[in-house]
Amino acid sequence: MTHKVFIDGAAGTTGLEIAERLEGRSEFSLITLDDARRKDTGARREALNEADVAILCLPDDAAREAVELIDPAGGTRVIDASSAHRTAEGWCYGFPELVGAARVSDARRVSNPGCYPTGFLGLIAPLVREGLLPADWPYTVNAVSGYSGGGKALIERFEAEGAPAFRAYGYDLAHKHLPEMKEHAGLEHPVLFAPSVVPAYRGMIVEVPLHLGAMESDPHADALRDCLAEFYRDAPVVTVHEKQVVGEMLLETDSEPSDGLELFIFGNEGGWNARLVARLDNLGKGASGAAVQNLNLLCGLPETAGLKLPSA
Ligand SMILES: NC(=O)C1=CN([C@@H]2O[C@H](COP(=O)(O)OP(=O)(O)OC[C@H]3O[C@@H](n4cnc5c(N)ncnc54)[C@H](OP(=O)(O)O)[C@@H]3O)[C@@H](O)[C@H]2O)C=CC1
Ligand SMILES: CC(=O)N[C@@H](CCC(=O)OP(=O)(O)O)C(=O)O
Repeated sequence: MTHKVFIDGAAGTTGLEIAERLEGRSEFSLITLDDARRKDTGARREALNEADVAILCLPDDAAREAVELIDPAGGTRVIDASSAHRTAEGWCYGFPELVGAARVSDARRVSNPGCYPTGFLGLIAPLVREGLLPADWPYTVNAVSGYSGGGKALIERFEAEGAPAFRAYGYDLAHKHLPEMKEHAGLEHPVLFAPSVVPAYRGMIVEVPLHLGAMESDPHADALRDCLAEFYRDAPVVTVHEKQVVGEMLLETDSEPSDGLELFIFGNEGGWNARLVARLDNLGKGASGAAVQNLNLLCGLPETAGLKLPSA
């Protein structure tokens, strides 16, 4: 069976990488709109309703509009890469390792997680769920992203002459990723989030520093690592690294695309302080790779088909 897929926003950063991952996959046929019609509402309505799966790679408002263009009684299923529906009623949060692959497979509306939340939730959600970390802790997240994370506009800015060497942002303390981090980790308070961008095209490091010794549960860093290793034992996309000390954690300026999610727990000698670190490609598990993983699940195909994983 061939599944008809329409990528709305196919000319954008996320859309292009999804199409690249689907190249040569005979299970799918892509519905495409030429440049003159790709923003034409009528043409998009037709393509959206003809598709078995529509993947929305659009700004939030355009993604909401796309959903309205789809006949709810029709057969089109949706994967939304934008942040429009990540905490919305009736949408499945497309993080199969956390919500269960079966729930994604059965869903008609799937919201792809944000790139930073993928790192944060990958680390924190299982530990809160298993009771090792408190739900009412005031979590802090420090993160650095490659500039493709900001789509075409930020790519242009970082590839122009006089581009910044470093950009910290989010100083309104109201980043659009806060609601999904809180909700899908099951937290009582919004996290304090400090994102930044460096002149590397892709890649991101998301870090949660924790004073474990100040928690009532007083967990040891090694226990957190063991818990994550067990939680992700059968997850082909997630690697929980063994106990180690690294001198540094790097983002390369020209990394190859990767759809994996790497998790590290670094603890001090006594284990009462820890730095929980996720490393991923914002365009891989942070966007396009996650969309393809979810597409595979919706279509009843092997979860990692077409993904760029070290062992694949
Ligand atoms: N980049 C990343 O790492 C990640 C992105 N996302 C999310 O994915 C979505 C897409 O992001 P990204 O690919 O980076 O953004 P881009 O700006 O690179 O691409 C967005 C695309 O959508 C097109 N577009 C805008 N409005 C419409 C419309 N009304 N109808 C049809 N097409 C339209 C744009 O057209 P034009 O080319 O003319 O501007 C552009 O090609 C966003 O919601 C983003 O937040 C999620 C996770 C990570
Ligand atoms: C570097 C950069 O600008 N990143 C984007 C997030 C990219 C992403 O995850 O997209 P969603 O917002 O759709 O989740 C930002 O902080 O707004």
